Parts: sequence; structure tokens; C-alpha cells
Amino acid sequence: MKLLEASGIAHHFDYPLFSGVDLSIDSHESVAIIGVSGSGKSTLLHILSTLLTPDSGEVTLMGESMEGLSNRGLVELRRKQLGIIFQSHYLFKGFTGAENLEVASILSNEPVEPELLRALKIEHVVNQKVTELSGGQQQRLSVARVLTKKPRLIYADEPTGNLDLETACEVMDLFDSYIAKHDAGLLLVTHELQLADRCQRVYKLEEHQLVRVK
Ligand SMILES: Nc1ncnc2c1ncn2[C@@H]1O[C@H](COP(=O)(O)OP(=O)(O)OP(=O)(O)O)[C@@H](O)[C@H]1O
Repeated sequence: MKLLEASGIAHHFDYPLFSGVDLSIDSHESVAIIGVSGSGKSTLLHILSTLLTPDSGEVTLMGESMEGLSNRGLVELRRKQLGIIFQSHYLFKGFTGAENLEVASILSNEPVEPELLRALKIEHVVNQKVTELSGGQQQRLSVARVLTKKPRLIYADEPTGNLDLETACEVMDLFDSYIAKHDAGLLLVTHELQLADRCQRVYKLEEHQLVRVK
């Protein structure tokens, strides 16, 4: 099934970021976007995940065009189908890891899976407050929180920036098995070429275009 289809996407802020961007993601597919800092990777991810309306172009998610969707429809779609892992993970800082997971669990009516916490090696720290966790543990907690919702499409913006390569690869393993098991897809934004290469397709934002490099 086609999870994401984007065509002719263009956007600018103080300067033109990109134009003519076409991209599609099917279920069971992982796609990476690389590019130098400031090239617009996060902005593109925000557009493809409905958080930002592009200057022009069309985004279709699960067969539904974003143009015709009401605000309420957009919120529903985001809550039920999309899982967005942000660079600054927006965990509820005054709460424990377990409480953060519980929020995702209640909103989605899905259980918190102990094997997910084991795979991410955070099962022994989930009862600590977020502020007591290391940067890498917070990052893995935010991955767990998003996967707990059981999204069809995972958007991950540098989800392993605070992790050593071995742990980062374990997180990629987890994404791989998740998308296989749940007919899902992954869109990864990263600086790490080694991680990008773990995806089936790799694109580079360069000279205002999205160019396929693998
Ligand atoms: N909301 C905004 N308002 C104005 N300018 C913005 C906004 N968001 C991003 N920009 C600008 O757009 C450009 C691209 O930013 P973006 O975060 O998309 O790049 P990036 O490739 O993800 O960078 P990095 O790899 O450093 O995270 C930057 O110059 C940034 O300042």
C-alpha cells in the first residue's frame, strides 16, 4: 500500500529551500534523506508529516490528499497513523519514562510492550524521571513512545543523534522489524551516512533538489 505520495513540493523561508520534490513511500519501505545542515531536511519532514503547509505541491497520506482535509481530520490522521520522532524529543520532563509511555498508550489504546523497552534497553530506567535519564536514554524513550502508538508511517528526524553507532544500529534494527511486522514505512532524516545506507532508498537534498543517491 502507498503510505506517502508527495509531488511538486516547494518551500522557502528566508531563502528558497527546495522545489519539485517528488517522493513516495510504500508499506515495508524505509527511505532516508541526507543533506548538509540548513539544506531543509527537517522542513521537508515537517511538510511530509502534515505539520507545515508547503508553498506548493501536494501531499497524499494513506490515499488521502492533505489539501481537502479539515483540521480535525488532520489531527486524527496524525494521532492514529503518523509517528513523528523529533530531534528535540518533546518528552514530558516532569514525568517518568513510564508515564510518558502511558500517555501514548492511552491516546492510542495500544499497550506498552515490554519487549519494545527491552529492545531499546530502557526497561530498567523507565521508572525514573525524564530529567534523570541520559540524552541517549531520552532519545530511545521517545522512540518507544512513538512506536507504542503503532503508527503506519514513522518519521524520524536524527533519532539516533545522541547514540553510539552500535546502539544507533540497534534502533535501526528495531525500525526494520517494526515496519515488517506492522506493514509500516519509515522516513529517516540523518547526517549519518552509515545509518542512511541501512534504508532501502537514500535521497540527498542538494542545490534545492531532492536527488536519489541509492
Ligand atoms: N519556522 C521557520 N521560520 C523561518 N525559517 C526557518 C523555519 N524553520 C526552518 N527555517 C530555516 O530553514 C532552513 C532549513 O532548516 P532545516 O531545519 O529544515 O534544515 P536541516 O537540513 O534539517 O538542518 P540540520 O541538519 O542543521 O538540522 C534554515 O535556514 C532555517 O533557519
